[in-house]
Amino acid sequence: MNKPAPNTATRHDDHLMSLDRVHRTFGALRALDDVSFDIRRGEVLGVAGPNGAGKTTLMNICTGALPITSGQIVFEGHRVDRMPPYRRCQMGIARTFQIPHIFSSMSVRENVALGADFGQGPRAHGDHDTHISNVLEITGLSNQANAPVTAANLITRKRIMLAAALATRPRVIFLDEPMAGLNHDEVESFVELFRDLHNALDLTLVIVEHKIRALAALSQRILILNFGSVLTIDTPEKVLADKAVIDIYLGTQNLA
Ligand SMILES: Nc1ncnc2c1ncn2[C@@H]1O[C@H](COP(=O)(O)OP(=O)(O)OP(=O)(O)O)[C@@H](O)[C@H]1O
Repeated sequence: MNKPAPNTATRHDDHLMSLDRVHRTFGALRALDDVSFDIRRGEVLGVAGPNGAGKTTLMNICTGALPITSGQIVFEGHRVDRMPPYRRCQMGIARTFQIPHIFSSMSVRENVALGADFGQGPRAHGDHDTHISNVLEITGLSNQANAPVTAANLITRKRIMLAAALATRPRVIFLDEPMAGLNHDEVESFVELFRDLHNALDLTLVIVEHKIRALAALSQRILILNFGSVLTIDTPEKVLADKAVIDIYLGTQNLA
Protein backbone atom coordinates (compact mmCIF):
# COMPACT_ATOMS: atom_id res chain seq x y z
CA MET A 1 0.00 0.00 0.00
CA ASN A 2 1.36 3.44 -0.88
CA LYS A 3 1.28 5.79 2.06
CA PRO A 4 -0.37 9.16 1.41
CA ALA A 5 1.82 12.26 1.59
CA PRO A 6 2.15 13.69 5.12
CA ASN A 7 -0.02 16.68 5.88
CA THR A 8 2.80 18.78 7.33
CA ALA A 9 0.60 21.84 7.84
CA THR A 10 -1.27 20.14 10.70
CA ARG A 11 1.45 17.83 12.04
CA HIS A 12 2.46 18.11 15.68
CA ASP A 13 4.86 15.56 17.22
CA ASP A 14 2.94 15.32 20.48
CA HIS A 15 -0.32 14.71 18.61
CA LEU A 16 -1.09 11.23 17.34
CA MET A 17 -4.43 12.22 15.87
CA SER A 18 -6.16 15.57 15.33
CA LEU A 19 -9.75 16.44 14.52
CA ASP A 20 -10.21 19.84 12.93
CA ARG A 21 -13.67 21.47 12.61
CA VAL A 22 -15.35 18.09 12.16
CA HIS A 23 -19.08 17.99 11.47
CA ARG A 24 -21.30 14.93 11.07
CA THR A 25 -24.97 15.44 10.37
CA PHE A 26 -27.86 12.98 10.02
CA GLY A 27 -30.42 14.98 8.03
CA ALA A 28 -31.02 18.11 10.11
CA LEU A 29 -29.44 16.60 13.25
CA ARG A 30 -25.90 17.75 14.07
CA ALA A 31 -24.49 14.63 15.76
CA LEU A 32 -21.00 16.23 15.73
CA ASP A 33 -20.92 20.01 15.48
CA ASP A 34 -17.57 21.72 14.82
CA VAL A 35 -15.46 19.30 16.86
CA SER A 36 -11.73 20.07 17.14
CA PHE A 37 -9.28 18.43 19.53
CA ASP A 38 -6.00 16.49 19.55
CA ILE A 39 -5.32 13.00 20.86
CA ARG A 40 -1.87 13.03 22.44
CA ARG A 41 0.59 10.26 21.73
CA GLY A 42 0.54 7.69 24.55
CA GLU A 43 -2.32 9.18 26.56
CA VAL A 44 -5.48 7.58 27.89
CA LEU A 45 -8.23 9.96 26.80
CA GLY A 46 -11.64 9.39 28.37
CA VAL A 47 -14.78 10.48 26.50
CA ALA A 48 -18.08 10.98 28.32
CA GLY A 49 -21.30 12.94 28.05
CA PRO A 50 -25.08 12.54 28.16
CA ASN A 51 -26.97 10.00 26.03
CA GLY A 52 -27.10 11.14 22.43
CA ALA A 53 -24.15 13.55 22.85
CA GLY A 54 -22.32 12.03 19.87
CA LYS A 55 -19.79 9.69 21.56
CA THR A 56 -20.40 6.65 19.36
CA THR A 57 -20.54 8.87 16.29
CA LEU A 58 -17.12 10.22 17.31
CA MET A 59 -15.75 6.64 17.51
CA ASN A 60 -17.29 5.84 14.15
CA ILE A 61 -15.84 8.83 12.30
CA CYS A 62 -12.37 8.29 13.80
CA THR A 63 -12.24 4.61 12.88
CA GLY A 64 -13.95 4.90 9.49
CA ALA A 65 -17.35 3.28 10.11
CA LEU A 66 -18.96 6.63 9.18
CA PRO A 67 -17.73 9.40 6.87
CA ILE A 68 -17.58 12.96 8.17
CA THR A 69 -19.78 15.65 6.63
CA SER A 70 -16.98 18.26 6.73
CA GLY A 71 -13.69 19.02 8.46
CA GLN A 72 -10.61 16.83 8.58
CA ILE A 73 -9.02 14.05 10.61
CA VAL A 74 -5.22 13.68 10.60
CA PHE A 75 -3.41 10.61 11.98
CA GLU A 76 0.40 10.55 12.20
CA GLY A 77 0.49 13.44 9.73
CA HIS A 78 -1.81 11.78 7.16
CA ARG A 79 -5.38 12.73 6.24
CA VAL A 80 -7.46 9.64 7.09
CA ASP A 81 -11.03 10.95 6.96
CA ARG A 82 -11.70 9.51 3.50
CA MET A 83 -10.01 6.17 4.18
CA PRO A 84 -12.09 2.99 4.69
CA PRO A 85 -11.83 1.21 8.07
CA TYR A 86 -9.39 -1.49 6.88
CA ARG A 87 -6.85 1.11 5.74
CA ARG A 88 -7.14 3.04 8.99
CA CYS A 89 -6.68 -0.28 10.82
CA GLN A 90 -3.52 -1.01 8.83
CA MET A 91 -2.21 2.44 9.78
CA GLY A 92 -2.70 1.60 13.47
CA ILE A 93 -6.26 2.66 14.34
CA ALA A 94 -8.26 -0.12 16.07
CA ARG A 95 -11.56 -0.23 17.91
CA THR A 96 -13.76 -2.34 20.15
CA PHE A 97 -17.55 -2.24 20.46
CA GLN A 98 -19.98 -2.02 23.38
CA ILE A 99 -21.43 -5.42 22.41
CA PRO A 100 -18.59 -7.84 21.61
CA HIS A 101 -18.11 -8.41 17.87
CA ILE A 102 -16.53 -11.86 17.74
CA PHE A 103 -17.09 -15.13 15.88
CA SER A 104 -18.77 -17.69 18.14
CA SER A 105 -18.05 -20.61 15.83
CA MET A 106 -14.28 -20.06 16.15
CA SER A 107 -11.82 -20.62 18.98
CA VAL A 108 -10.41 -17.79 21.06
CA ARG A 109 -7.08 -18.05 19.22
CA GLU A 110 -8.75 -18.04 15.79
CA ASN A 111 -10.61 -14.85 16.66
CA VAL A 112 -7.37 -13.18 17.70
CA ALA A 113 -5.60 -14.48 14.56
CA LEU A 114 -8.28 -12.78 12.43
CA GLY A 115 -7.34 -9.49 14.08
CA ALA A 116 -3.68 -10.10 13.28
CA ASP A 117 -4.55 -10.84 9.63
CA PHE A 118 -6.77 -7.75 9.37
CA GLY A 119 -4.05 -5.49 10.74
CA GLN A 120 -1.42 -6.62 8.28
CA GLY A 121 -0.33 -4.15 5.65
CA PRO A 122 2.67 -1.86 5.51
CA ARG A 123 3.42 -2.70 9.16
CA ALA A 124 3.33 -6.50 8.68
CA HIS A 125 5.76 -8.26 11.02
CA GLY A 126 7.52 -11.63 11.01
CA ASP A 127 6.35 -14.07 13.65
CA HIS A 128 2.58 -14.24 13.47
CA ASP A 129 2.16 -17.13 15.97
CA THR A 130 4.40 -15.59 18.62
CA HIS A 131 2.56 -12.30 18.25
CA ILE A 132 -0.82 -13.99 18.76
CA SER A 133 0.51 -15.92 21.80
CA ASN A 134 1.83 -12.68 23.31
CA VAL A 135 -1.54 -10.97 22.84
CA LEU A 136 -3.36 -13.94 24.42
CA GLU A 137 -0.93 -13.79 27.35
CA ILE A 138 -1.29 -10.07 28.04
CA THR A 139 -5.10 -10.24 27.88
CA GLY A 140 -5.24 -13.25 30.23
CA LEU A 141 -6.59 -15.64 27.60
CA SER A 142 -3.68 -18.09 27.20
CA ASN A 143 -5.28 -20.89 29.19
CA GLN A 144 -8.40 -20.86 27.01
CA ALA A 145 -6.78 -20.18 23.64
CA ASN A 146 -8.15 -23.30 21.99
CA ALA A 147 -11.57 -23.23 23.63
CA PRO A 148 -14.59 -22.43 21.46
CA VAL A 149 -16.00 -18.95 22.06
CA THR A 150 -19.59 -20.27 22.30
CA ALA A 151 -19.60 -20.74 26.08
CA ALA A 152 -17.61 -17.60 26.97
CA ASN A 153 -19.20 -15.16 29.43
CA LEU A 154 -19.46 -11.40 28.79
CA ILE A 155 -16.12 -10.37 30.30
CA THR A 156 -14.29 -13.13 28.40
CA ARG A 157 -15.98 -12.02 25.16
CA LYS A 158 -14.82 -8.48 25.86
CA ARG A 159 -11.28 -9.76 26.46
CA ILE A 160 -11.35 -11.66 23.15
CA MET A 161 -12.54 -8.57 21.26
CA LEU A 162 -9.84 -6.50 22.93
CA ALA A 163 -7.23 -9.16 22.09
CA ALA A 164 -8.33 -9.17 18.44
CA ALA A 165 -7.95 -5.37 18.38
CA LEU A 166 -4.49 -5.62 19.98
CA ALA A 167 -3.49 -8.26 17.43
CA THR A 168 -3.84 -5.65 14.66
CA ARG A 169 -0.74 -3.94 16.20
CA PRO A 170 -2.55 -0.67 16.85
CA ARG A 171 -1.08 2.68 17.84
CA VAL A 172 -4.47 3.78 19.15
CA ILE A 173 -7.52 1.77 20.24
CA PHE A 174 -10.96 3.36 20.44
CA LEU A 175 -12.99 1.50 23.07
CA ASP A 176 -16.77 2.02 23.08
CA GLU A 177 -18.13 1.46 26.61
CA PRO A 178 -15.74 -1.40 27.48
CA MET A 179 -17.13 -1.67 31.03
CA ALA A 180 -20.84 -1.79 30.06
CA GLY A 181 -22.60 -4.74 31.67
CA LEU A 182 -19.70 -5.61 33.99
CA ASN A 183 -20.12 -5.89 37.77
CA HIS A 184 -17.96 -4.00 40.29
CA ASP A 185 -15.19 -6.63 40.51
CA GLU A 186 -15.10 -7.08 36.75
CA VAL A 187 -14.80 -3.30 36.26
CA GLU A 188 -11.83 -3.28 38.70
CA SER A 189 -10.16 -6.10 36.78
CA PHE A 190 -10.68 -4.27 33.46
CA VAL A 191 -9.23 -1.05 34.88
CA GLU A 192 -6.14 -3.07 35.91
CA LEU A 193 -5.98 -4.72 32.48
CA PHE A 194 -6.10 -1.36 30.66
CA ARG A 195 -3.43 0.04 33.00
CA ASP A 196 -1.19 -2.97 32.30
CA LEU A 197 -1.73 -2.70 28.54
CA HIS A 198 -1.07 1.01 28.56
CA ASN A 199 2.14 0.57 30.58
CA ALA A 200 3.44 -2.48 28.72
CA LEU A 201 2.71 -1.41 25.14
CA ASP A 202 3.31 1.85 23.31
CA LEU A 203 -0.42 2.46 23.13
CA THR A 204 -2.83 5.37 23.08
CA LEU A 205 -6.33 4.60 24.37
CA VAL A 206 -9.54 6.55 23.72
CA ILE A 207 -12.23 5.21 26.02
CA VAL A 208 -15.93 6.12 25.82
CA GLU A 209 -17.48 5.15 29.15
CA HIS A 210 -20.44 6.08 31.36
CA LYS A 211 -18.76 4.55 34.45
CA ILE A 212 -17.16 7.87 35.26
CA ARG A 213 -15.16 6.83 38.34
CA ALA A 214 -13.43 4.04 36.43
CA LEU A 215 -12.85 6.46 33.54
CA ALA A 216 -11.33 9.08 35.85
CA ALA A 217 -9.06 6.44 37.43
CA LEU A 218 -7.70 5.47 34.02
CA SER A 219 -7.54 8.70 32.03
CA GLN A 220 -4.98 11.50 31.83
CA ARG A 221 -7.67 13.71 30.27
CA ILE A 222 -11.43 13.51 29.88
CA LEU A 223 -13.35 15.06 26.99
CA ILE A 224 -17.02 15.85 27.63
CA LEU A 225 -19.33 15.96 24.61
CA ASN A 226 -22.70 17.69 24.79
CA PHE A 227 -25.12 17.99 21.85
CA GLY A 228 -22.30 17.07 19.46
CA SER A 229 -19.88 19.74 20.72
CA VAL A 230 -16.83 19.62 22.98
CA LEU A 231 -17.94 21.06 26.33
CA THR A 232 -14.49 20.65 27.90
CA ILE A 233 -11.30 18.58 27.67
CA ASP A 234 -9.05 18.59 30.74
CA THR A 235 -7.67 16.49 33.61
CA PRO A 236 -10.22 14.26 35.41
CA GLU A 237 -9.93 16.41 38.56
CA LYS A 238 -10.81 19.60 36.68
CA VAL A 239 -13.55 18.00 34.57
CA LEU A 240 -15.27 16.35 37.54
CA ALA A 241 -15.26 19.67 39.43
CA ASP A 242 -16.53 21.70 36.44
CA LYS A 243 -19.97 23.17 37.25
CA ALA A 244 -21.20 22.92 33.65
CA VAL A 245 -20.19 19.23 33.54
CA ILE A 246 -21.94 18.58 36.86
CA ASP A 247 -25.07 20.37 35.64
CA ILE A 248 -25.40 18.69 32.26
CA TYR A 249 -23.95 15.26 32.98
CA LEU A 250 -22.62 14.25 36.39
CA GLY A 251 -25.78 15.32 38.19
CA THR A 252 -27.66 12.65 36.24
CA GLN A 253 -25.04 9.91 36.73
CA ASN A 254 -24.90 7.32 39.47
CA LEU A 255 -21.47 8.02 40.98
CA ALA A 256 -21.66 5.24 43.58
N1 LIG B 1 -27.19 6.35 11.83
C1 LIG B 1 -27.86 7.36 12.40
N2 LIG B 1 -28.91 7.93 11.79
C2 LIG B 1 -29.60 8.96 12.36
N3 LIG B 1 -29.28 9.50 13.56
C3 LIG B 1 -28.24 8.96 14.22
C4 LIG B 1 -27.47 7.88 13.69
N4 LIG B 1 -26.49 7.57 14.57
C5 LIG B 1 -26.63 8.42 15.59
N5 LIG B 1 -27.68 9.25 15.39
C6 LIG B 1 -28.11 10.33 16.28
O1 LIG B 1 -26.98 11.13 16.54
C7 LIG B 1 -26.97 11.57 17.89
C8 LIG B 1 -25.68 11.09 18.56
O2 LIG B 1 -25.77 9.68 18.69
P1 LIG B 1 -24.60 8.82 19.35
O3 LIG B 1 -25.03 7.39 19.30
O4 LIG B 1 -23.32 9.18 18.73
O5 LIG B 1 -24.65 9.35 20.86
P2 LIG B 1 -23.96 8.75 22.15
O6 LIG B 1 -23.35 9.88 22.88
O7 LIG B 1 -23.06 7.62 21.78
O8 LIG B 1 -25.21 8.19 22.97
P3 LIG B 1 -25.30 6.98 24.06
O9 LIG B 1 -24.57 7.43 25.28
O10 LIG B 1 -26.78 6.87 24.30
O11 LIG B 1 -24.73 5.76 23.41
C9 LIG B 1 -28.24 11.02 18.54
O12 LIG B 1 -29.24 12.00 18.48
C10 LIG B 1 -28.59 9.84 17.64
O13 LIG B 1 -29.98 9.59 17.65
